[in-house]
Amino acid sequence: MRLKALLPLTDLDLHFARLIGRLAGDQCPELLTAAALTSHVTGAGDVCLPLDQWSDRKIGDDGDAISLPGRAEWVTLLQESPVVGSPGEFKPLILDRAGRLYLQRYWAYEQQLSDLLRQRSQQDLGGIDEEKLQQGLGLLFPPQPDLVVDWQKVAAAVAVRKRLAVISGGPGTGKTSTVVRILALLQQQAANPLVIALAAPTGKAAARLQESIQIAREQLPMPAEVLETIPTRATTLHRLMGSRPDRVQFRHDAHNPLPVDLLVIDEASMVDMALMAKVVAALPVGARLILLGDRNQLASVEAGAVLGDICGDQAGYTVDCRQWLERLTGQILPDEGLALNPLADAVVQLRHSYRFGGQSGIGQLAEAVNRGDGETARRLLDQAQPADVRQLDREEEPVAFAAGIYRDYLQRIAGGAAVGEIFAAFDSFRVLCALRSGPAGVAGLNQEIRQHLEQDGLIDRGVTWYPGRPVLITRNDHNLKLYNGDIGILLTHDSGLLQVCFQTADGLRWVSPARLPPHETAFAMTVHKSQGSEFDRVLLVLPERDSPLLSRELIYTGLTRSRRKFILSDRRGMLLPALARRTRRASGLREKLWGDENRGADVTAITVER
Ligand SMILES: Nc1ncnc2c1ncn2[C@@H]1O[C@H](COP(=O)(O)OP(=O)(O)OP(=O)(O)O)[C@@H](O)[C@H]1O
Repeated sequence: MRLKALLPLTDLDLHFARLIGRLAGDQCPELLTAAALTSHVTGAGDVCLPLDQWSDRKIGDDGDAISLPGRAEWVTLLQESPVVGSPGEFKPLILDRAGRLYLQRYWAYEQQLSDLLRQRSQQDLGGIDEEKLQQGLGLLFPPQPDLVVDWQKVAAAVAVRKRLAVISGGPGTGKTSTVVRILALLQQQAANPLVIALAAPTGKAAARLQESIQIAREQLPMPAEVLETIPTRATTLHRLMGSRPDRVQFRHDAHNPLPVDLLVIDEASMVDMALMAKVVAALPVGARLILLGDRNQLASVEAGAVLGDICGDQAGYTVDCRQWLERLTGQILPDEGLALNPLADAVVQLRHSYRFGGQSGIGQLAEAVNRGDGETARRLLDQAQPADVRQLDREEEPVAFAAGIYRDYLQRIAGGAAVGEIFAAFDSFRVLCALRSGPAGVAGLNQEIRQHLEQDGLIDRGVTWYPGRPVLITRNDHNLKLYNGDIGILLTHDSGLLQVCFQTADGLRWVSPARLPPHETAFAMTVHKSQGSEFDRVLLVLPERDSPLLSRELIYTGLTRSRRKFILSDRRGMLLPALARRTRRASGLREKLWGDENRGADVTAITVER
């Protein structure tokens, strides 16, 4: 297939196209191309192949280019094929009316998820003790004179009224603090304590959720009997769902639902379409679902941009809901228009960052990045004003800068620091890259940082496993309970052996380096892999050449991993092209949830760096 020479198609894409050709008994190039491309874009993050965007396109250089068919011709050919069905049919490929071509499985996930979310959002829960709720809201969300609207209070009221609540907000906007208060309010309303599960897509994110929930719970002005009903343990979604080695299906599904009355999912932007569909299907019909996340962040590594699609372009509430929210929260909501879709009543955007006030550079930079306002972003970084954001000078080597910080980390290990202190030192700083390969990619930077540290005599030359080597797991190992994204550090175990130590919610785990699943050094990591983590200081290194992977969402996600200081290395001026580019995943979920008004949104498929 010539397409293979022009696009990075995988063996799987080609196998799939051949299979489709065999099943159809037809080697029609338009069909095979559509099949290979659908498999390809799904592997790269899109849920479907939007024919509108691919038809009439030329792929490759002039001499060796392939021209894709026009839309009408392509649609007709596909509709005539026995392997392409309409929505609802059981065929390997599904073509919908808007010209989106899906793998059957992904069409089914999307349809199931949208049906279940719409059902949930349509129900307003009755039986609310409004007097009790009003009192609780007043107690847990006291007036804040500097805020026009306390959106946390609105989010809490929404989450009591609806079976589905989606709370989106940037870093430090109080998503976790708010959800703890919501849990207290719901327990106060419940005749019998609700069974609550707290989950996140990765182990790291689950550990952070657990820690934040514990801190926030201690600060609640609530009687002990209510506090006791708020869980303090969080788990990964895979563990909650009962993942089984080498099986695609989880233990829990619609026939064996999760034993919960309420499920809270943090870092929901990282949850892909397939996983979200399975989790929502496994929720009992009567259970509540609360999604927390930041819709401006990068989407999940696997296909879909579920949180962004669920939030849609929501602005304002339906008349009934708005009146109810104003009455219960005692606030006048701004005039953002009136919604007709009940899903709008389930979505709240938190807008005030308690971590990054108006004076914070990180906060101001995050807003500018989200707006795509390159001029303001440049000014903040060039002037290093406020001082929590800055840019390295052209002569400042990012690697030398990073090695200077890791030097202190390795010296602590050599000095016999305790494991907790070592992890805290490592987690206080991270180098983040946009790309995996190339001079400013993860592999190159890790190599160069190591060389600097060797020159300082802190790492022995030629030794693979040196004390302090941080490793990032890149593939799940269910037997060892190590998961993609987990980070360990090679340290001396009490037995005297060098082992890789992992900090888990259940304490330290030590694993022999020989037993580790696939892994890589983690002085530098991709922004994608850093999702769900935060560090005091972040150095974001942009590549020397523009790439379709450089996007506004990527810069925003890298920036918002930093708690105290953000440093950018951008030697070739890639920030502005990045801010001008938005990543939109192709999917039909937004339209299924929100209706036709979003049809044909500017969807530009972008390959995801894994
Ligand atoms: N209403 C509030 N009043 C005062 N401080 C608050 C309020 N809400 C949150 N905070 C504080 O802001 C900080 C961030 O809150 P929290 O961790 O809940 O935010 P988050 O959105 O979950 O953050 P992230 O996901 O970025 O870590 C915490 O120190 C918290 O105590």
